[in-house]
Amino acid sequence: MTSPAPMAAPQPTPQPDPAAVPALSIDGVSHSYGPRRALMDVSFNVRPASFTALLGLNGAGKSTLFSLITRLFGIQTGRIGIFGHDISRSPGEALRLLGVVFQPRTLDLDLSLTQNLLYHAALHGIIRREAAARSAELLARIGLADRAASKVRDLSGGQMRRLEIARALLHRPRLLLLDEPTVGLDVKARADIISHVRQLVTEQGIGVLWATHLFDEIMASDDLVVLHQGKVLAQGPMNRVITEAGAQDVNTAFMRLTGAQVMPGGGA
Ligand SMILES: Nc1ncnc2c1ncn2[C@@H]1O[C@H](COP(=O)(O)OP(=O)(O)OP(=O)(O)O)[C@@H](O)[C@H]1O
Repeated sequence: MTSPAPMAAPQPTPQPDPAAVPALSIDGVSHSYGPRRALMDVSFNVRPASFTALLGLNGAGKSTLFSLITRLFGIQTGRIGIFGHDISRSPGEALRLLGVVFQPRTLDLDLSLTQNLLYHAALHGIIRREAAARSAELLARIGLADRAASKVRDLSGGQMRRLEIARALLHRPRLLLLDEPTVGLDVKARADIISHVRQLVTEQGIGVLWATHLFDEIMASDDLVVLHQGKVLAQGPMNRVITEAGAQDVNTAFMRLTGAQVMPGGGA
């Protein structure tokens, strides 16, 4: 008599590797303002705990893309996911993981720093005591603890930007979008903001999408997406984008890819 074949042990269901789920996935996104096409079949990912620079000239489509990711505009074509949550189908889960710093300033100038933060925390449903603790912690982190009760109107431009970043972090997002956050700031304030955001990536594992037209804000370790006239012309690790464009530096790569003239002073 032959003994029955041993039963195969049940195999565990493979679980997706959390690190493999992009912080942000943009998939085939197009957008038009009436007859004007602002984005054409745009696709790219932002990895968790990475800094991705979205490089483009004025009018490239960066703000339009941010408006779609934040659901200010409805998606016409394509799909956007935040840590695997489709922003159209599961907006609550998706937006909970997202922090945003828009290009125009959106602080209330006549409220104090703390009041601005508490107001925003309330919008996110964070209870008052927790909101006060997080606000104090974030103000200390951006070096403005001693200004907590000052009116925002009395801050410098760089301090206001730091406060906006703190506000965007109050609900502890895992993905942070910043739309040209250093525009109008002096060299020192720019450097402070860039280094603060880079620390968020390395120390807290936040995925960052940083829209800019300034080459000197991008580092060799960054991921780069070159957006031009609504189309992605190149994407990947910065060094690869430069090599594939047959260039030695990001300025020349950008010029070759877009045919644009690079402005003196390191800006596209
Ligand atoms: N509300 C609108 N109505 C019509 N066209 C628009 C509107 N907003 C943007 N556009 C057009 O869409 C294109 C992309 O603009 P967008 O503002 O997204 O670019 P950007 O890269 O953010 O540039 P900037 O840095 O100057 O804001 C441009 O041609 C712009 O003129």
